[in-house]
Formats: sequence, structure tokens, C-alpha cells
Amino acid sequence: MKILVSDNLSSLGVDILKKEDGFEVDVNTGLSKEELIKIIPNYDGLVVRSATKVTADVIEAASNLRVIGRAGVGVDNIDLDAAGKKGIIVMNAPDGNMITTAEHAMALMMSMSRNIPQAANSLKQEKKWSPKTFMGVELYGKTLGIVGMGRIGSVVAERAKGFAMKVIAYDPFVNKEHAEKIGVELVELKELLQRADFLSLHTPKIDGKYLLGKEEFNIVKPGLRIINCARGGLIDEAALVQAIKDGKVAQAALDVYSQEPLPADSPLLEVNEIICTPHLGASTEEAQDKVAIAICDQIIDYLKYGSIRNAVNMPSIDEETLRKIKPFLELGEDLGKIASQLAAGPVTQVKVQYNGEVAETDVKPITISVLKGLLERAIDGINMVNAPFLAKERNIEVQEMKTNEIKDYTSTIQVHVTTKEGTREITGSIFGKGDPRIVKIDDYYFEAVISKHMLILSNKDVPGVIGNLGNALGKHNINIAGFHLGRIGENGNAVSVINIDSPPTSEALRELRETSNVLEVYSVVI
Ligand SMILES: NC(=O)c1ccc[n+]([C@@H]2O[C@H](COP(=O)([O-])OP(=O)(O)OC[C@H]3O[C@@H](n4cnc5c(N)ncnc54)[C@H](O)[C@@H]3O)[C@@H](O)[C@H]2O)c1
Ligand SMILES: O=C(O)CC[C@@H](O)C(=O)O
Repeated sequence: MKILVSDNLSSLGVDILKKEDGFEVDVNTGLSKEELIKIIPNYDGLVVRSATKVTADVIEAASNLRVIGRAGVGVDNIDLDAAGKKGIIVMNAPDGNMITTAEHAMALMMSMSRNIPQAANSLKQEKKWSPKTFMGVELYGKTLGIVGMGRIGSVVAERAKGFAMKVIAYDPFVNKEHAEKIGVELVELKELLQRADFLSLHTPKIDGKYLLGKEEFNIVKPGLRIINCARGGLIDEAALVQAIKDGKVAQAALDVYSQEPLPADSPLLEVNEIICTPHLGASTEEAQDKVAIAICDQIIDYLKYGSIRNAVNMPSIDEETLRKIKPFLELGEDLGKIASQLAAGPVTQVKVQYNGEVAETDVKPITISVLKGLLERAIDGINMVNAPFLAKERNIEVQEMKTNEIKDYTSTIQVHVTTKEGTREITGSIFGKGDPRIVKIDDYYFEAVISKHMLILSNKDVPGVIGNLGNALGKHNINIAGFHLGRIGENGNAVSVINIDSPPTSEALRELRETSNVLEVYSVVI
């Protein structure tokens, strides 16, 4: 396995990769886009921080790449859609730098409230002793508004409470219990803007929308102080400069910018009330070691053992869960493959229903494996990462349903596939520790073994049909390994699943289809 590390990564991470059997590592930082495009086909894995821009054209050129690891949280420098479509998994290391970044937010809050950079600059650069110029404000008793109560926002809230600040937060995705547990009052954004003395942002970048723009600055509590250690693009920088000039906002402390590196002529650098740091939030020795170790371990676990942690473009599966759900992943893929060969025409909808114990596990990866099996014959290079993207691209509606109800089996997976011609249903279960079976096709019940080659056929349920089929298969030298019959009462139709040791020739299939009372014959390959 060849891994490229294209940004500054702690040597502890690089060493982990170097020491791993079968891994080769190149550290090559500061590459131009053209240089990266040229060398990326040589690599199975890429490790980046925020400097490398993994754009669609880089991904297009990455013919062997299987994983991109981000040593940190934000993945806005990686084209996730392009990676997903190409089947490249993107993972981050979200826990390693949360304390460090929260500490940077606190450092900015305190530096800003006491004018520390400006005062230090005046004394050291201008040799001026002017304490009156740098009158500050206390944090004590002030209200801190946090937007985004995730990992970093929550740590900031705890630290701020240590300064006896009142903490309020806006995060539409967080539950009340989490907020109450850390003693934070959840409010709407408008209320937060009207009440906060300090405001700290901790959300991901929000596409096409500023969290703080002219409209928001018009309603903030006068004298607001703003901290942004999250992402550039959350604040309309021109509107911020104007709001400070208009006296609506007192100060701001920024670590991230809409354009990075921040251009030397940025108006932000001209405003004395704005403190700027050069995207330093995660830059401590401890955090850099932690994220580097985490991402390198994750990459090895994925490339060597298939276990997925902190994936941002597919559900994560740790080793323990992987072990538990592996038989169902395989069953799901088999059911998808069978369904694709029974259904006629392009698929428009897939419903996957989980019944019984399997419904209590994380079923998302199983649904993806159904999609992978379903689309495998139509799309080259499909895998667990790109299957949902490719299904979406083909306008296939995917539904997932769960019931805890246990009927005849402890767990079943029911796959309904709809095309213009109608819906086919195929249900599977796991016998014993990992023996996959088809237990139902449409209305017919069996306990059919799933094998590499199968014939699935329907016939009128009259005497002699099975004998004739056996003769026809024998004539074409096709050995029957198993025979499973499903019927609904007498005098109706029957469906059979026949396990065969070799694939049928087209001649054999023609003869089977011409056998009297046979209605449909499908040759199914797993
Ligand atoms: N400055 C740095 O060096 C640095 C370092 C680490 C992380 N970060 C950035 O900090 C941010 C937060 O990181 P995290 O690890 O806490 O992420 P997180 O995913 O744990 O938390 C983000 C929170 O934002 C909330 N959220 C999403 N959209 C929102 C919206 N429109 N309004 C309000 N809340 C919303 C989510 O519900 C979530 O709780 C990210 O943007 C990350 O890239 C920056
Ligand atoms: O790698 C860095 O220094 C920045 C990291 C930070 O922005 C992140 O999102 O984790």
C-alpha cells in the first residue's frame, strides 16, 4: 500500500504508517495542483490537513486511491461528492483537536476582551506605555452565545462557565438533554443575537449562507464581541467591518477566513478592533500528535481490515460491529444481486425492510450492501462508498424500514425492487452463525441455500414438471446441488430455486424455458 502525506503531519503519525507491514509512505508537502495530479495515481491512500485542496480533478486522476484521511475535523478542502462517486472513502479525526481548538476560542475571547495583541504590539513595536488606551471588559457575568453545540462548542461552554459566564446556545440539531447536562440554555438564533455579549461560532461551513451578515448585525446586542474559530465563510467579512465601524459590534477575533491564506490587502487587517490569527485553532503539539496518530491508525485499519471509523461519506463500522453484521452485509449484497437479476428494466425504487433482531443494529451499511449488489452488474467499480451516490445519480429512491417483530426467523431482510414492470420481493435470513438463505420470493416461501449459480423458475404446479426439468439439466450436463420448491396450495403455480454446480449455457436455458408448464426461468449468478 502506498500512502502520500501531502501536508505537515506530526512525525508520530508518519512513523505509524512507516512501521506498518506492507505500507510505503511518501511525505511530499507544498505540491502544486498539477504536481499532485501527476503523482496521485501512484497512491492507495492520501493524508491531508487543510492546505492540500483535494478537488474533483485531483480525484479524477486518483485511479488507485481508496482512502483520503483528514488529520483534523473540517473536510471542506476535499470534494466529498467526487470522492464518493469514485468510491473513495473520506475519513477525519474529529476528536483529537477539539480541546485545543476550544482553548484557542477561549484564548481569542480573553485576548480580545483585554486587548492583549494590541497592547503587546504597542509596547513591543512602538515602545509605548499607555495602559489607558487598552481598557478592557470582564468575562464575569457576561452572556456567551454559542452557535453550534457539537464537540468544540460544548467544550467552550464548559470552559466559559468556569469564568462565571452565562452560556446560551443555538443548534437546531442538538437535543435539550445534552444542553441541560452541560448547563446551557438552548435558544433561537435571533434571541441569541439579541442577548449575547460574546458570540462564538462552532458550526461547519454552511454552503451558500452566512450565519452572520448585515441582517444579523442589525439586530445584535450593541457592543457584541465575536469569535470565529470554526470556518471562514460563516461571517460576511465586509458586513463585519461595517458593523464595527457603525459601532454595532465592538470587536471580533478571527482564526478562519473566507479566503485562506488571508490576503495581505484584506480590510480585516486594517481594523484595530479585529484580532486575527492564521488558522491556528488546532495548532498545538498535543492536538497535532493526536490527530496524526488517529488518522494513520484509521487508514491502516481500513486498508488492512476493512474497518471504517469516522468516515464522512459513508456510515462508520468499527471492528466489533463489523464482526456482528458481516453475515447480514453479505446476505444484503446477495439479495441485491438476486433482485437485480429477477427485476426487469431500470430500477426506480428499492425498499429494504429489516425484521427482528437485525433491526436493532445499525442497518445503514446493510442497505448500502443491498445497493452495491443491486447495481454491481450495471456499474463497474461499484463499492460500499459510491453505491449510494450512484443510486442517487440514477434517481433510485431508497427506503429503509425496521420492525422488531420476530415471526418465523429471528432476523430477516426483505428487499423490494420496483421497475416499470412491477415490484419483486426477495427475503433472506441467516441460519446458524452465518448461513445465508432465501426464505421468500414474492409470495413463495422456501429455505433455499444461496449458491454461486442458481436457477429461479416458476411453473404451473402440475405433475411431471420437475422430472422434465431434471432431465433437461442432465442432458446439458448441469449437476443439481440443491432443489427448493415453494408453492401456494394445490393447482396454482410453484417457484423453485435450483442450486447448480455450473452456469447454464444459453441452449440449456432455452430448453428449460420451452419445457411444458414452465413459465419463467432466470439464471442467477452471485
Ligand atoms: N480553527 C481550527 O483550526 C479548527 C479546528 C478544529 C475544528 N474547526 C472547525 O470547528 C467547527 C466545529 O467543529 P466540531 O468538531 O465541534 O464539529 P461538530 O460536528 O462536533 O459540531 C458542529 C455543530 O454545529 C451544529 N450545526 C450545524 N449546522 C448548524 C447551523 N446551521 N446552526 C447552528 N448549529 C449548526 C451541529 O449540529 C453540531 O452540533 C468545524 O467547522 C470545524 O471544521 C476549526
Ligand atoms: O489542520 C489544521 O491545522 C486545521 C484543522 C482544523 O481546521 C480542523 O478542521 O480540524
